[in-house]
Amino acid sequence: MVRMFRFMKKNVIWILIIFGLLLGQAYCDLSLPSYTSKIVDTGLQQKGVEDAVADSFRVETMQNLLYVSTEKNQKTIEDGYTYSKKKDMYVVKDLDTESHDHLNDVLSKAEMMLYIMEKRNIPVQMIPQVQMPQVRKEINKRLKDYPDTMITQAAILFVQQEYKAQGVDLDQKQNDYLWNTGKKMILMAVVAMICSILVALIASRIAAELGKDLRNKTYETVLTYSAKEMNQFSTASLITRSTNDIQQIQLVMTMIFRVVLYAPILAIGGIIKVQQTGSYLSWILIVAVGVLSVVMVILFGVVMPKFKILQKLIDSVNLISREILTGIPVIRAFSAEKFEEKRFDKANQDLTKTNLFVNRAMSCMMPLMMLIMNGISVLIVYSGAHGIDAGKLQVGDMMAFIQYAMQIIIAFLMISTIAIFLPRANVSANRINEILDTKSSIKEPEHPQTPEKQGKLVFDHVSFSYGHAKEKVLDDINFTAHQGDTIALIGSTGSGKSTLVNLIPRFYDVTEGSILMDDVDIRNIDLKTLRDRIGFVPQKSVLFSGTIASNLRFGKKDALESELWDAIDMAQAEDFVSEKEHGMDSHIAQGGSNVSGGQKQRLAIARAIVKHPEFLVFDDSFSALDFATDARLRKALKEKASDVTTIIVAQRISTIMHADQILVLDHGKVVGQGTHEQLMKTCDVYQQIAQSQLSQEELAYE
Ligand SMILES: Nc1ncnc2c1ncn2[C@@H]1O[C@H](COP(=O)(O)OP(=O)(O)OP(=O)(O)O)[C@@H](O)[C@H]1O
Repeated sequence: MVRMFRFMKKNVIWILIIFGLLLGQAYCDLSLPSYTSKIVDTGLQQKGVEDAVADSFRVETMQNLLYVSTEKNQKTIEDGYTYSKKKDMYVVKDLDTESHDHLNDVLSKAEMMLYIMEKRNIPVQMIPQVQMPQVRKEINKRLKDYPDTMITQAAILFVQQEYKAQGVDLDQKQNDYLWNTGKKMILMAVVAMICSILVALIASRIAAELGKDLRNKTYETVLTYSAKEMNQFSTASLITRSTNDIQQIQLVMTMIFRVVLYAPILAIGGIIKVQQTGSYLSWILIVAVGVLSVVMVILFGVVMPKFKILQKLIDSVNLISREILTGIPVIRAFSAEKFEEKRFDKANQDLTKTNLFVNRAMSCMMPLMMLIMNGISVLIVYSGAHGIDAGKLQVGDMMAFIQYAMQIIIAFLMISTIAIFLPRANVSANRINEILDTKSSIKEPEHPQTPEKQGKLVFDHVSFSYGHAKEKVLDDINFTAHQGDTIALIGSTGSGKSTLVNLIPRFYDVTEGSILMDDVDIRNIDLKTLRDRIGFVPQKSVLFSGTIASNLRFGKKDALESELWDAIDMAQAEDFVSEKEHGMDSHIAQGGSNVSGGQKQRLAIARAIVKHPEFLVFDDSFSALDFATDARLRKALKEKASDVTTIIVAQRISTIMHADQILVLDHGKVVGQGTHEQLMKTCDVYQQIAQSQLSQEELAYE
């Protein structure tokens, strides 16, 4: 999966922007619980009074505060306030955070002392100044046993009383505070939402682009494959890989940007925030994270191996459905519908079973996580309530703690959700990498040569075996074709005829010996040059969707219409092309399914001729032609393409009996080589084929 990031180098800036936006989103999301805490603690409980630093103190209150404070603290208080003649009060100065916090500490203690004295009806000024240090010492000693929150609360009650005495409308102050905090909360939520939307937009864009690049890259790679690699991966698997697998990677990439990057930021941020609120509850989080981890490890241990199997099963469903869909006519003809249905059903059932297992296991995850989440909430409320009772914690802080805990758990949930997809995407990424890493066994020459066109083809002791098979499919083949020659290959099925012609355009490379084109080993000729010189008509004619003209121009984009008609004429396809309503522009359906087998063969032959190649290779390309058409076609070839060296694979002797040289293949070996007349005299195999085939009727067309 990591390798997939290689394809995103060009999007580094966007990825950094995503990271920045996620930091922004996390900042906003994590600040929301502290606002909740402020609304509950300061807004509702403290009537909008934030701390001991009141906006103003009456002169008398200021005197009392100074009276109970040490000299050092008196200085701090005096530095923090300035006397306003207009109001006849001491007004707080604009302080930086540090000075404000220090002033808050100093005032908290002084206000707490005054608050206690007031409650006990002890007039402050009645205590002689000399006794003050002793009183302070006494109170400080007692305060040690009280938690900080108690001191703060007492100070806040003192400030509230002070405001009341000043005639400040506390309800209004409370409302203002609630509104202001609420507005900040809304702002944070909106910013978080905007960040999240932007991340989603950018992430989908990057992922879609990655999908596009991967599809292009796999497609490009597959196009370079030789027949060997095509055999290695089945077509169905290649299709699954370039659709379903890339889709998986794309999906997970979006999630990586939206979730995988975000979850740790949220979790770490949450942990930091938790430390700032009620760290004595942290053990609950450790328990939660531990339980979550155990649940996840067990679940993934069970499910993970199934993901690999799942992808393979998708492959096999694709394989079977492709085979069935392309073979429908044969299935019908053999009434094999029931059998094929069963075959598909089995593959489908296997896929469904594994899918169900994985999904069922995964669907347990959500309720389990919810259970853990709710259990944690209960635990926090239970322990938090004790803390509140003991004055160690405020209600708002506990609420914030619950929210932070939830955020941390949600971060885990996010990671666990992505963990469902990650292994699948990993399998998919490996399958894509497999394609990208597989290099064609047909290598371009390092120092390509471009031989002068002479129409000469030599097979020099050529042997060939497929893959790692020891058995030779072709064994020591030797022949030389000169310009304009027609070399024919005949032999029983499986004797190696198609294999032999497939070696000429280097669909496979010879295992032993060499093939020379115009006196240069074809492995030393640039592949494009080599294939440009050959007009290849495969055993199974393939046409592409488009028009007749677009198919004919496949090998020569700029072929003139007259050239196309010439080729059509030579391929004996003129009748049926001109009979069509749109002639050359008639539509050809996918795979050439709207023309007959013989018409398809003739168009495939015409396509090869349009190229004006140096060599024409017909791999059993006349099989669907009737005898008369076959004869006319060969006659036309002889007349109009007399300088083209032709290699013909055929089943019918009538097709090849006039060839300059006939090779009779049997089990990959040449068992007869010569002209028809020579072979009729010398080669048993040839004689047998000839006697079984040649009738007066066929010969009549020759
Ligand atoms: N892709 C392949 N992998 C492995 N073996 C193969 C492959 N293609 C063909 N063969 C084997 O090679 C041998 C020669 O096959 P080839 O298709 O060349 O015969 P052929 O003479 O053209 O037969 P036909 O007249 O039926 O087309 C056969 O035994 C076949 O099973």
